[in-house]
Amino acid sequence: MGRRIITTENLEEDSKIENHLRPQLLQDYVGQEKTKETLKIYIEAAKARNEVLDHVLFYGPPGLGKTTLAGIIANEMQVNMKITSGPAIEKPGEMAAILNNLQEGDVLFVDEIHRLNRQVEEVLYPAMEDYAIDIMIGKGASARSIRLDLPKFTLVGATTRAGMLTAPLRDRFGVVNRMEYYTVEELKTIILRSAKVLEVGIDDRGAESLARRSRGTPRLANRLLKRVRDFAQVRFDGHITKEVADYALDLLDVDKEGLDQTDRDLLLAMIEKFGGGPVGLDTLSAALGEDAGTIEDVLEPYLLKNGFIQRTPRGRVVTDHAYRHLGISREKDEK
Ligand SMILES: Nc1ncnc2c1ncn2[C@@H]1O[C@H](COP(=O)(O)OP(=O)(O)OP(=O)(O)O)[C@@H](O)[C@H]1O
Ligand SMILES: [Mg+2]
Repeated sequence: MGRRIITTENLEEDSKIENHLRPQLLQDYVGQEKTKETLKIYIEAAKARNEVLDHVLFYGPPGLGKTTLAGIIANEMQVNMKITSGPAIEKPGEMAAILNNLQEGDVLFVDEIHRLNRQVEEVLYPAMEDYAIDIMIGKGASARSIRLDLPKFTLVGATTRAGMLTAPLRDRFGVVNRMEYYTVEELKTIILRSAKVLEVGIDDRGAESLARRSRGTPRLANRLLKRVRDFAQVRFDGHITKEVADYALDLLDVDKEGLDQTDRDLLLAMIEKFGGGPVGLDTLSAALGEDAGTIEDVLEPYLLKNGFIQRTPRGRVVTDHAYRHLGISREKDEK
């Protein structure tokens, strides 16, 4: 896949502004009302009882604010956060060392937690359940395991692929939250807040236009804001109006429903090569030369949510809405 501006993955250019734009407290975090409400209650209860917070899992598409929420939990609990990720830890001993170095109450954030390997994951079981790790001493017949107590801590896990978590791991999270796409209103609020932080002038309709094209995703909203700011500075008077936003986003190839060329290519392939479907994920993956997991977790959720495609038992189908959006008429007799 070529570099797409609309990609929800974390790009190098994002990390520069992301930390700057991340809300630090629950009250500044826009949207995800259900998740926020639950967390608020658990955090208050844990603090009142002077206990550590139960382990928390966030799952959902990239860029919806999982990492941000992990940081907020640590801030609200007034503890430190250690950050690691599934693919970064190769050996059980590395995980044991990380756990052993935590302070009482700390948040351990494990990003991409579905990518932990089996042995490393097994270290987490007693750690999460009993705040302990089992260490093997000696070899052969004289080998025995001793149990080492750990400080009490909160594991916050994030994954884009909840389906790939093993049951024993998933079951050890007391709080499981699904991240939802944001509404245009919520994105607008985020954009206006980010614009203030970045000291960019933007009016209400400019923010709304950006919000509509942000694929329900705060990371994209911030990225588009940054790109459009450049256009506003170079081609206009620096202020982002609807006219400026639309002009820039058209040039950037992000359409009115937030689809970019990659989304349209996916829909077009389904229409042109498979008569609009049904087509299976693997077939589609082969036809597009795109990883099936990426199609399923990154491209499809937004298209499904907004009614461009549907899942049926026989595979994916392109909807009438998508045909209309692309300006293609459906050839009924082909099916
Ligand atoms: N609710 C929110 N309110 C304001 N800004 C937000 C919110 N959620 C996310 N953001 C912004 O979006 C950016 C991306 O969020 P974050 O890194 O938390 O996403 P993520 O879900 O962890 O993504 P990934 O799955 O790629 O790790 C952050 O810079 C943050 O500023
Ligand atoms: Mg993240």
